[in-house]
Amino acid sequence: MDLFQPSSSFTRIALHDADVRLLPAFLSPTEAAQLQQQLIAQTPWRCDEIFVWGKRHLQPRLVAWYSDEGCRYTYSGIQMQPLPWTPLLADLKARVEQACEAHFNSVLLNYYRNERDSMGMHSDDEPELGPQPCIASLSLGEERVLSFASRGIGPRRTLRLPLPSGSLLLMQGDTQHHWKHGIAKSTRHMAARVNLTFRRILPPA
Ligand SMILES: O=C(O)CCC(=O)C(=O)O
Ligand SMILES: [Fe+2]
Repeated sequence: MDLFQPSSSFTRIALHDADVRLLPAFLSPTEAAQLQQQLIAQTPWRCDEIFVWGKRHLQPRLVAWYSDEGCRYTYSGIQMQPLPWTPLLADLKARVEQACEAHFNSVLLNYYRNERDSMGMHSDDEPELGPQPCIASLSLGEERVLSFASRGIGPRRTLRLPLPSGSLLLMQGDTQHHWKHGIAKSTRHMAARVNLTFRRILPPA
C-alpha cells in the first residue's frame, strides 16, 4: 500500500534577500526511486574537465544537459552541447512547470555517485539566465544537504537545507545575487543521488 499524499504547497525558506521555496513531497518516494533508476540507466552522462588554479581536474560528478533547440549555455566556463528532450524529461518538465507556475527550456542533470561527489559553492548568475533566474531543482535518491552562504560584504550567513528524495526546490527573485549554494562532500557513506535543475535560457541579446 502506498500511503503517499502528494502535496502542492511550497514552504518558504527563511533566507534574507532571497526567494527560496521547498515542496518536500513533489514525487512519492517510490516514483522518485524509479525515476532515478531510469535516469541513471538512460542518460549519456559526461564527466567534464574543470580548471582549478590553472590545473585540470575531472568534475566530481556526472552531468548531462537537455534543452530546446538553439539554447546556448556556458556552465563553469564550459560551453555545453544540449541534447534533445526525451519523452521522460519532457513529461517531467511539464509537471515541474505546473507546480512552479513557470516555464523552462532546459534542464541540467547532475549525478552524484557517492559521498565523494560534490558541487562547489556558486551562484547560477550567468547572463543567459537573465537578471532574476528562476531555477527548479528536483532531487532523487540519497538525501544531500544544499549549503547556502551569503555573498558580498558583512557577516557571512549560512544555511544547510537537506533535500529529500522527491523534493522540488524553487530559487527565484534575487536569490542568486545574494547567495551562493553548493553540495559538499561527506565523510559518511552516501548512495547515489540525481538532481535535475530546470532553467530558462534567454536568447543572446
Ligand atoms: O545538486 C543540487 O542540488 C544543486 C545543483 C545546482 O546547484 C546546479 O546544478 O546549479
Ligand atoms: Fe546551482
